[in-house]
Amino acid sequence: MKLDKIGFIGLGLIGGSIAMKLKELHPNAQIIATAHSQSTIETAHKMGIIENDSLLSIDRFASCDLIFLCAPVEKNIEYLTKLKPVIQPDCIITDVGSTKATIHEKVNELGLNRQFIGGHPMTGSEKTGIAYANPLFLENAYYIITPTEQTAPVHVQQYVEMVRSFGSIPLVLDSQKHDRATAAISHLPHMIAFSLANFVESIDDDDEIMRTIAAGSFRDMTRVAASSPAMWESIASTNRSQIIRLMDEYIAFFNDLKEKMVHYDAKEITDYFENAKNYRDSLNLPGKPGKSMVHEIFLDLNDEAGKIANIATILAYHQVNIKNIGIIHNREFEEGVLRIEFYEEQAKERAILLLKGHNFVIHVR
Ligand SMILES: NC(=O)C1=CN([C@@H]2O[C@H](COP(=O)(O)OP(=O)(O)OC[C@H]3O[C@@H](n4cnc5c(N)ncnc54)[C@H](O)[C@@H]3O)[C@@H](O)[C@H]2O)C=CC1
Ligand SMILES: O=C(O)C(=O)Cc1ccc(O)cc1
Repeated sequence: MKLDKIGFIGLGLIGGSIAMKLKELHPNAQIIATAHSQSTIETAHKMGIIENDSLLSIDRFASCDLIFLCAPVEKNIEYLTKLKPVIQPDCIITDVGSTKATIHEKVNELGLNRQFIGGHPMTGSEKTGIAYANPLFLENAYYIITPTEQTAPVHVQQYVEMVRSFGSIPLVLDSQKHDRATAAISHLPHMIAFSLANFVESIDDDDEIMRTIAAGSFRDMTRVAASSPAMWESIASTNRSQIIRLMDEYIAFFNDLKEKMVHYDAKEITDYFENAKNYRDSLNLPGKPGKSMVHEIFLDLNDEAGKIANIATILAYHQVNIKNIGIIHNREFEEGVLRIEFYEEQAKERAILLLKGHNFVIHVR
């Protein structure tokens, strides 16, 4: 798989993050992109990520070695039809869409099986657009790869290596298994968040007391309800049956909890919460593949100007070298969390002591 010329169709949070990482890893590669709006392309061009400074027609992707489809899922699917008559026989098309079975069906229908490898980085956030793109998103995240039955094994291997070079953890799955798993750990939680946000809005008083005092748990539970409606409509539409099936199961499960509340047995309720706590805590246990290679900490950051410079100065003064530093807008913590990565575990431990000494709140996963 050559990487001399790489094309992006859609260049927002995810496409932008991957393009930035590829530019960092392959500074001589020619990267071109098109998107929905001219301003996205201008921004990416000014950032030095892509060659072109205006929107491109599809024929401009003819000589690409690799094309990333990074628009909402159904748009990605539409682009397959447009790309088929344009691309070279050795071009590989990949995507980053959150659902996989529907795009694989289209690939099959168009006879593009040899040239398609599905991809899904299990990272990101509720934010949209290139302004929030950050190659750090890819680090240490699972990156699911869904080859077709006709993808050449050598291409799968090269794709796996590329994903590793992003700092991500490759995981090869078939598209059906992917959609079942992501329906449970991503699509259902988003449905719950959308409905919870709408539910509380619908029962709030005229003086909006609930909206006013909404804090911790409500904000945590509904963070992803702030995600792009267009992107999520496309995900809902292309994994509808799996999501509906899980919604049915979940409603029954939730009803079961309601029954426990009606009959109320303190021990039974405590056990229920205990089991949930144990499962949630287990998500953070160390020893995930690749995890031990990354020496990172996360800090709560408020909006105070100069905080990052302050942290960098403390560490530099004590000769603790930083490998990577950046704001991360995703899953685990609420807002404006700073991620700092170190070259070795010792440096990380020393940084924790130093920064705690300066009253910073540190999180370690
Ligand atoms: N947001 C997230 O955390 C994650 C999203 N994904 C998937 O990545 C894909 C992109 O999502 P984000 O980057 O978050 O969205 P985004 O909204 O930040 O970016 C979408 C990009 O697609 C472009 N676009 C929209 N319609 C287009 C069209 N007709 N032609 C060309 N470009 C078009 C937009 O201009 C924008 O550049 C989606 O398929 C989504 O399912 C995958 C993993 C995580
Ligand atoms: O913001 C979050 O917590 C997310 O869950 C982001 C996300 C959205 C869509 C995906 O397919 C994968 C990850």
